[in-house]
Amino acid sequence: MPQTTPAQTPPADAVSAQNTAAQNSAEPAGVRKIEDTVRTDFHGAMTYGRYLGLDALLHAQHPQSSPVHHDEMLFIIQHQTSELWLKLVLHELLEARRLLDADDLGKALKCLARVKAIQRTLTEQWSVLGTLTPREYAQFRGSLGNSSGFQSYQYRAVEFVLGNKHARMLEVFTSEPEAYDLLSGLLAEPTLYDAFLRLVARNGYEIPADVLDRDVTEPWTFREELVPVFKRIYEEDSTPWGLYEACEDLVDLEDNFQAWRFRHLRTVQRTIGFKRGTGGSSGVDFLKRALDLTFFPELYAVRTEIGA
Ligand code: HEM
Ligand SMILES: N[C@@H](CC(=O)c1ccccc1NC=O)C(=O)O
Repeated sequence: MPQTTPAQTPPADAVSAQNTAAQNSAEPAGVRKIEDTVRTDFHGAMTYGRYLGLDALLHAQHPQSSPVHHDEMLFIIQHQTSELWLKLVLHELLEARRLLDADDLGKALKCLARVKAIQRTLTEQWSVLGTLTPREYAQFRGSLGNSSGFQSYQYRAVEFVLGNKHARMLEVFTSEPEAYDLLSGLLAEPTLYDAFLRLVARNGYEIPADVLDRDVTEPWTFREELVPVFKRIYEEDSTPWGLYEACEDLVDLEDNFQAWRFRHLRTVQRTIGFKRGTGGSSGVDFLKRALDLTFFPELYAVRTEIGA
């Protein structure tokens, strides 16, 4: 004989509380009453959708495959969300640079903390694209033509602000005036690291003059003379805490950037193997070489010099 469990009887005070709630509500049990003060008529008023521009945002997904491949939506949204976060990364990095110029180190560090959190989100987001199988991608890859992430101007802008300047990258954007103007502007401006080193100099540390007035259109290259400066910052008890923290934030920023590059590389490898990229590069091999790029080499070199 199967055992039957006797029905649980709720305590009397719980029953009466439920009855009272039901009497006060016009909604059936299990339905949350919309409170009378909640506004529901939004003709001519600011709304959630209008404030956020959802009309444009949610109608900006245009799969190119025909018939439309189910998984192309994932591919598009993964890129669009990445671009939105990159927009905020750039916004925060430029503000951090402005605050460093204004000697407001504390507020600059706040911006960098936000950038670091976004980078972690961007890197974790690769796990969503990791659900796209090689075959699924192959089924709509042909619809992408020669488009490629290599043409992401916001990614390039972030690289420029962090010091990986590359004038020839502008060639990719001659047909996109907004992107071209942004990148040519950033190419000619000091990087976040330039702004930081100038602040360090204003704090009394010896930074060579030709570092401070270098040609900022050039990519950053290793400067040996900065290593002892960072050694002092790391080792002296008298170092202003903000300077030490800023150095560590820059290291975090570079580590996070490399983690993103690595996840991209591994996602590409598991999805297209060693095929050439749609943008024309060798693919995985080309992306591997990006892992050799470094933004703040002296902040890594100083580790070799630090003793007990
Ligand atoms: C299945 C997904 C993906 C594949 C197979 C892929 C593949 C590639 C390849 C082969 C390249 C080298 C350039 C080329 O020849 O096309 C590249 C570059 C790039 N991709 Fe992707 N990618 C994928 C997803 C993404 C996503 C989601 C983003 C996010 C924005 C992205 C951003 C970039 C960027 C910024 C570059 C330039 C990197 C550099 O210059 O070092 N990719 N991708
Ligand atoms: N380069 C990729 C294509 C690709 O991933 C892509 C194409 C259009 C828009 C964004 C892309 N993402 C990153 O490169 C490929 O070779 O499959």
